[in-house]
Amino acid sequence: MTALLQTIDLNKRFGGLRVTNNVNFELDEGEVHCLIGPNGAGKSTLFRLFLGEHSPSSGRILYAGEDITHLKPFQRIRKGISVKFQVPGIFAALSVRQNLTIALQHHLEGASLDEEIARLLEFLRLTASADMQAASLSHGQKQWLEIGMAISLKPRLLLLDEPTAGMSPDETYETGEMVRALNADGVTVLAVEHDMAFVRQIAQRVTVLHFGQIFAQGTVAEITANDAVAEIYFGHVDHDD
Ligand SMILES: Nc1ncnc2c1ncn2[C@@H]1O[C@H](COP(=O)(O)OP(=O)(O)OP(=O)(O)O)[C@@H](O)[C@H]1O
Repeated sequence: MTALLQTIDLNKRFGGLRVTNNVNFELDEGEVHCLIGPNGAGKSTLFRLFLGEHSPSSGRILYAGEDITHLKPFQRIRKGISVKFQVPGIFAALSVRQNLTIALQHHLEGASLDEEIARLLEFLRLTASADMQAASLSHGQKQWLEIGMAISLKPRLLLLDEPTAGMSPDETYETGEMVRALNADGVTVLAVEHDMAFVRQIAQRVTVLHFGQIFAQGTVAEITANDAVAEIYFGHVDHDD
């Protein structure tokens, strides 16, 4: 497998605090990978390093074999990296359709624009809400519209920061199905996530961060069976048997 995203001895310090600590991480092309870890483990910081919103204190970031360590966020987006953050990135006063039109209008026009909007609305389970103001969507639907904005550029790598935060179990499941469909279409996905049912639904591999370091890595089954991982989350290990 070729690594689509790779970090080499990546470090980020805020003053005396080392938040990313010598991280050597590889994301394979074509996989869905989840990044988990206790609060403050450094997950969001790592995401911001990937996106170019933070510059590393030392180390390198490679994307498709190219050194992108010093590229600006917009340059990384042009290379096919797209992100959905937790903070709202939609135009609340506009309709769902208008939001998607804004995201797509630089690439498509006329009939092909209409066709792509219809396809995205269907994919996002938002066809019936197309002409509603984005502000009046449910929390989960807003998240879906944001996913729609993030995938409108047809990214090669999609970064999702807690995509299911605040969602109902049904919405979370539907989001998982969206991620699986995107991945089946060839999109590589890296998601920061707390909901282990969602992680189980989507992830082929999981990386656990702890104090800014890679603490464990493996399949969902390996990670959930790992006593040391349970220990850092709960401070103790519960065995049913
Ligand atoms: N801009 C900053 N300046 C100083 N400290 C920061 C900054 N950003 C993050 N930190 C610190 O870095 C540590 C890791 O934060 P980060 O948000 O990356 O963790 P996280 O794993 O995403 O946590 P959570 O699960 O709570 O979102 C925390 O101690 C945080 O206070």
